[in-house]
Amino acid sequence: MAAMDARKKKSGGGGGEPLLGKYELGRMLGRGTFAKVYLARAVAGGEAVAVKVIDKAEVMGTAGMAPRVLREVAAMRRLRHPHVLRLHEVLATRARIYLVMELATGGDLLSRLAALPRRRLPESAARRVFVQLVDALSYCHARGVAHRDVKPQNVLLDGDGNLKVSDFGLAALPDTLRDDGHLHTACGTPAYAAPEVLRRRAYDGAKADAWSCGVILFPARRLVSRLLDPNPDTRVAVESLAAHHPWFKRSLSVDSQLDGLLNGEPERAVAFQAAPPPPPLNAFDIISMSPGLDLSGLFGEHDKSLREKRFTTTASPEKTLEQLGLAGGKLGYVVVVGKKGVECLPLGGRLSSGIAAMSVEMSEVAPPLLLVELRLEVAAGDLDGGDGEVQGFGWEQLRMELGDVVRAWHSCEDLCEV
Ligand SMILES: Nc1ncnc2c1ncn2[C@@H]1O[C@H](COP(=O)(O)OP(=O)(O)OP(=O)(O)O)[C@@H](O)[C@H]1O
Repeated sequence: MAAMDARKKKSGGGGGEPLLGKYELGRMLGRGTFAKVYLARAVAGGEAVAVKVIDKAEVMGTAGMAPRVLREVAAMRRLRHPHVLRLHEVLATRARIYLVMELATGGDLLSRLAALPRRRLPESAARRVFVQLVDALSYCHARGVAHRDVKPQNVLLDGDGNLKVSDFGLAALPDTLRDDGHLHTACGTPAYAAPEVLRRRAYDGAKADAWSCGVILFPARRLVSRLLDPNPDTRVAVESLAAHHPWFKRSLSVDSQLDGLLNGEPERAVAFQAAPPPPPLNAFDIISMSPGLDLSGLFGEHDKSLREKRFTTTASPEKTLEQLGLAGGKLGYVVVVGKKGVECLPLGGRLSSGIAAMSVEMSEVAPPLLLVELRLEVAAGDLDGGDGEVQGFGWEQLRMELGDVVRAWHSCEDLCEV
């Protein structure tokens, strides 16, 4: 990091001393309207990172900027995906905010396109970019986050040419939805914004992202026309592209795609092969975002859905537990907060033959959305591990008793409503 030291500046880029004793800042990577982004490395070692330095006074003095910074942090901290720029840490001093982010050394897609002949990627490279973009956005949408400013400037590339969606300053989070379930704030970049956004109508943020994807995508005319459908109701969702569209079914060898993307070489003859569908998003993805939860040692795949149920709720944890307690009155258990955490213990005997208790775990997904995980604990000494017994538990009755507290039930395998 000697080169970094030589380039340090006093203005937010560090002044000889490591930033808050933790990061040594190096050269400036780029600058946005209110921020400068520096190459950095943790004093403790590890991979180089990017640190976005935001001047608090400038942000506070400009209408709409403070919420934008907060939104960027709120969105990024709940997203963890290989194609979404990772936010490692947020630091602050009296004058500045520092977002410590994953480093994307490949620059942004716009600059990459600008350097290419006719400002176009070869189809193979474009497919790779697009597959990764759709993968990232599907992930965001599944977590209730719509980006709302999808454009090549906000698509960064790492050193291997892999895409990293960045700049979530305009993102819509689940709590941005009005009672009608739609967004109402017109935002984004006009050239990439969907007609319903520009017309200031109520809109679905995920569908607005799909339009922006259509603008980014140059080849594959039919697919583009399905994305650039002015009617958001018939416009294809990015989520369904990866699974169903033939353009996505063809996957290229990684090497050829990388070469194409990084060097902008003319498309070469490559072997196409069927790509396996992306693994379905499941509740474990959400739970794993919750720090401190060890997912190892959970149940085998075959009986998960019988032993575990999950639901999301916007009720408070207290209200949720109260409702679980009321349901217990009918199902014959009491809710107990003990050393093992929250458990539903049978009033007499077992919850059902072979089941000793039901544990309750709650994790905040996106305020006020909670993910509640209910897990049947097999009674000690049950030699078959309780497999034969869990079916006896009254999930259906519990579902009815919990009623409105539940926003949606989620199976172990996916996040569909049941
Ligand atoms: N994680 C990163 N790794 C590498 N370079 C980055 C990273 N984040 C940002 N940059 C560079 O810094 C520039 C400024 O980033 P920033 O997110 O502030 O800006 P922006 O989105 O272009 O600006 P605006 O404030 O206008 O939205 C980017 O264009 C990019 O070149």
